[in-house]
Amino acid sequence: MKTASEPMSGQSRLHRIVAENGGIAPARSGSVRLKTNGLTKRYGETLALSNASVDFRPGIHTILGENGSGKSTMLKILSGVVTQTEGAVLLNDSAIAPRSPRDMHDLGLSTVFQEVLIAPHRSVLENIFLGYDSPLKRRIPKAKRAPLANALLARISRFPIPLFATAGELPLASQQLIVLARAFLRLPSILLLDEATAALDYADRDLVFDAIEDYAAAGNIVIFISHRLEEVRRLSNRVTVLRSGQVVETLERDDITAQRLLKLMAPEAALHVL
Ligand SMILES: Nc1ncnc2c1ncn2[C@@H]1O[C@H](COP(=O)(O)OP(=O)(O)OP(=O)(O)O)[C@@H](O)[C@H]1O
Repeated sequence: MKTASEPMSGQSRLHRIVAENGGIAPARSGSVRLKTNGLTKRYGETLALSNASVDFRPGIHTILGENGSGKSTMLKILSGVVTQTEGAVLLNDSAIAPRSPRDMHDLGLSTVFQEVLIAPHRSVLENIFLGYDSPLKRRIPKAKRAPLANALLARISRFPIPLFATAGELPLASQQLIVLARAFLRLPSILLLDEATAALDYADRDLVFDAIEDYAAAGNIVIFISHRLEEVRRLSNRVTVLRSGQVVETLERDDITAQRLLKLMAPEAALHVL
């Protein structure tokens, strides 16, 4: 049986796909580290996140919690979409203060949000390269884009997705794969996935999980949010459980069981179920 192994340094298949198709793999220096120190976020009276400190290392790190426990808030802060009220985010031991998702891309972080963020009137190909070019230089020549996009999609989709179709006219599952391909294209050292496989069927989800596992094993951090315990147990090198905006505990892979997770997430409910 395949299990999530501890990450090793190396190249993922996605890195090879991008390199072999004329794309650019960002330069790396050593192993990536991401830390939150006492992150707090208030929305008026609501304390969405309270003094949350988490140490993320290469591998798949899941954030688990009931609805409203603060998972998306943490991910939005890490993505540069929302600014924390207090606390710090440290990337390789330096505090970062991103003002936009673009700043985050430049730092090597890419996010796939819960909402499938597609430009509905643009083609699949345009959607995959959306936001990829900096204003001053195009990084991949036009002629090389279609083969690269096809190769990325083939890694995560069982069926071909037509590159020149209008993205908004495709099924939601295809749109989710397009958004994932957009994130993979950037080869981020930190990939943030917020329920990013929710619209996929099991077979496609398996392909995406395989890509994610391989990507994390190559020394990248994948921060994964999911409600599904079986996914969490299969994929996670470690799990941080949030409850009412607070970090309850971080479990290492060998300590992850459905019972423990349930107990940490919702102790009252676990009393009735277990
Ligand atoms: N923009 C906002 N304005 C006001 N309150 C918010 C806002 N965003 C989140 N909240 C509140 O902050 C708390 C944490 O929400 P968050 O979305 O981070 O939880 P979550 O664990 O991701 O939940 P879900 O699983 O439902 O996505 C909730 O009480 C939520 O209602």
